[in-house]
Amino acid sequence: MAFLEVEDLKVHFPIKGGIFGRTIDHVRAVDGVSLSLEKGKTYGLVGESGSGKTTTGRAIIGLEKATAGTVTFDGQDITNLKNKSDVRKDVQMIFQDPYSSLNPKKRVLDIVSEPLRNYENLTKKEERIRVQELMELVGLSPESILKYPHEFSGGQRQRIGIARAVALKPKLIIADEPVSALDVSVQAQVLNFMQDIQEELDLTYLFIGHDLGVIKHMCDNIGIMYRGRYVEEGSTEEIFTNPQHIYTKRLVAAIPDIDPKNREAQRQFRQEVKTEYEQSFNDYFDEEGLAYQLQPVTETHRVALPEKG
Ligand SMILES: Nc1ncnc2c1ncn2[C@@H]1O[C@H](COP(=O)(O)OP(=O)(O)OP(=O)(O)O)[C@@H](O)[C@H]1O
Repeated sequence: MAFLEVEDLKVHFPIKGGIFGRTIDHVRAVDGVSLSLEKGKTYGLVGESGSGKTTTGRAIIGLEKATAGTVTFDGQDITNLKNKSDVRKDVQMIFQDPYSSLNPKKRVLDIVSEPLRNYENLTKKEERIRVQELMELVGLSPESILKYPHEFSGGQRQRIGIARAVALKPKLIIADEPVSALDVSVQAQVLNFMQDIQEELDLTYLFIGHDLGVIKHMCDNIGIMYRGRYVEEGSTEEIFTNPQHIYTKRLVAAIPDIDPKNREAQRQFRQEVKTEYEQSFNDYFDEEGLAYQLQPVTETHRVALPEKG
């Protein structure tokens, strides 16, 4: 069994709404996702906005209740665990927006030591030393522990978010679009840094993103999501050299290739993909299924549904 094994995960949210003339009572945010992630590797979840990536990550860590399916982590079934504290220590999340995920009223010392306070019984002095060490690990000065989030750049703030995530020496990190809110010039720095600490701290990553260029750089395997389901899964090499599903082909075709030698081949590939898309895309998705995966204008509730018998 792999380090993280997700089997047929479903997360359905109750809603009241209508679409295509149907009345629906739930949205299938995640509708049958399975994945295996080996220790020390990086698995990418890709898809457009609303495809269910974040909900998948949140359900794995227990922030969202699974309607059906199982999540096994390090040999332990962690699906809908009542006592989440063990998992929370070993599985941490890095969030998309370093601007909003750090409390602006708190100093870095308090932000980064929060998980330590929840799980470890350290004296104030030990805590301070640990946070200073973590600052050094993420390439910030030990003195920066007394500053507030607004005193840092976007890339530095994401480093603080990473310091908080690794404070308890987790085994798995779910990184939810960790660089999409950053300038392109800073993205590469943060990604390379994440790769460096992956080795140093023996981390396994579930990396959520919509930018295939970033995913290619980071991941060993990739699952492509579309409206709550996988359309394709494979090694990064397979997905990029031989995409099968038209949706994947569109994503791959949209990556700019700056090498002038490839320009003509890329133009041709784009044209082929466009034609195939126009001819066949709707064949892949039936209206009945889609009605539950699109997000209509509705009233929503933040509780996941148990699966109907
Ligand atoms: N608590 C909730 N109640 C109702 N619907 C929800 C809830 N959370 C998510 N959804 C819906 O589930 C679907 C999947 O959302 P999710 O955030 O997982 O997608 P995503 O692929 O991560 O998108 P993004 O890239 O924009 O973050 C969307 O249609 C979303 O509106």
